[in-house]
Amino acid sequence: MGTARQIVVSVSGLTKAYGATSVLKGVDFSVDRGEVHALLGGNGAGKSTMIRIITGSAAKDAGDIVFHSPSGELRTEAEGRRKIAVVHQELALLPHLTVAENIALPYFANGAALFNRKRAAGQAYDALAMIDREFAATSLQRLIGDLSLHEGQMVEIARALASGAELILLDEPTANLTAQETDRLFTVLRRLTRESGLSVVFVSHRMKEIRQIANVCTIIRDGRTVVDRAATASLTDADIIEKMGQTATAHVSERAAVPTRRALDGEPLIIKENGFRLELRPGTILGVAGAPAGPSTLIATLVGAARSRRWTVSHASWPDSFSSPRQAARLGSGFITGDRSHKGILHSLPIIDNVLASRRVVRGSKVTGVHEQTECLDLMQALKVKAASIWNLPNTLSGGTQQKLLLARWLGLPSRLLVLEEPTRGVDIGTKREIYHLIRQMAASGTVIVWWSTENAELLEVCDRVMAFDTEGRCAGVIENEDLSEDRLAELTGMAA
Ligand SMILES: Nc1ncnc2c1ncn2[C@@H]1O[C@H](COP(=O)(O)OP(=O)(O)OP(=O)(O)O)[C@@H](O)[C@H]1O
Repeated sequence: MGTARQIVVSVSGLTKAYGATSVLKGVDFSVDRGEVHALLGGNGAGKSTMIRIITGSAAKDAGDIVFHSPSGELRTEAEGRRKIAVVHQELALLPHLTVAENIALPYFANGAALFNRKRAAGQAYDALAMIDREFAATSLQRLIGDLSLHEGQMVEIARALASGAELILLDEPTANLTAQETDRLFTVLRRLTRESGLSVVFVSHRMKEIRQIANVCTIIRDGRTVVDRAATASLTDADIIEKMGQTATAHVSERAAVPTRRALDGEPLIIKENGFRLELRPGTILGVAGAPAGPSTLIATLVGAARSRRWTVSHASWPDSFSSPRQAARLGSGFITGDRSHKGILHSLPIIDNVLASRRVVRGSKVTGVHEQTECLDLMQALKVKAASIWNLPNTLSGGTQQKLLLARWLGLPSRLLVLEEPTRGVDIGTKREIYHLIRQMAASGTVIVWWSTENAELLEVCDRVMAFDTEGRCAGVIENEDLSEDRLAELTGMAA
């Protein structure tokens, strides 16, 4: 009560336009020492743009950014930025360097003269062990290029934690983390904010996590600050959704709006592993939960990318195994990768090619016809993708909007199976509801959906059955009906908090 604020950074009247598109229209934002501050807003609201400007990777048009030292003294922008670490939505690691070398990078950036291999390895171990001791013990000398997306995410977070930064900006950091890793990350953040006065800005669309970790929040809507430093506890979920301007979409009531779930006729898909057999009738939505090691081997088989024969998937009209992802797609097995940046988005091709990629593979077409432009616009409209032109590159879209491009690829494309890895990654609350609805509609038309997610609440909301993998990558069981609960999932995946 009445204690003076210790401001780390304050932003006022920030504006930014890309060409004719005005993205930030006068944003105010400030962060205090030792707080976890949730930065909230719908897809395309301007959160990442503001973060890029604060960290110096994009230039502002107008407005002020003021940094303070712990003693309250003013810092230059350059000095202030040296005390910031950022974890972007897309990983920023150097693939040809090792884990330890990547974690050491901020030391070079801050002017350290010599690279001391032993010291760097020690620091990298300490940082990684905060989140996963076993990974820390086995991975320091591995090349980043050999890591999975999930492992890369842990390295990126560890690098920020180890960088000695006074302010850490985390843009959707938990998207690829399991529930247990997220818990550990939150424990570390709470400790560092309490003990060393670290400040954290946390961008997320996961309401549960926001409430778990952030005591303060700011909401940006359409490039303007609509809530400035409110106590998170003082706002209900409905308040937050309303301030973000998503009331209409967030209330698409799944149960009411979704076609009635019923068993559909038709040949089932059969998934098998040594001694395990699961029959999936048309229209089933199967959730897959657990650390990625297990689900990834199953998913590779379902989409024609398997290197091992551990799993088989069979259907009356399919061969014993797919020879390639192209064959799988043509035979009706669709896939949305969780690795948006490396395996999903085609960065050098325009939005239209990104939206129509699967259709072209399935149909075997290569050239853009006029009818495709209409098709692309229809798909974008169905997912409310706003873009100045379908000929723009995808990097002119926000992260959540890029995710919608991946979803658009399979929307309305008749398929027997659709495999989804974390399909709502980075997608805002209103759009998530719409995506759940669209996926249910696809299931109602007979598609089997296999949905891997690290957000157990999402699996429980959408799926008929959930297949759980334990931390060793083994299938630990399939649960359904009244057995479906967060506790049961945590127990089977070995991730009870
Ligand atoms: N390089 C660019 N050129 C043109 N427009 C851009 C560029 N970068 C971002 N934008 C636009 O700026 C707006 C804000 O994007 P930004 O990434 O900041 O949103 P966000 O709030 O972080 O969204 P999300 O939750 O989806 O990550 C979007 O409409 C986006 O299309």
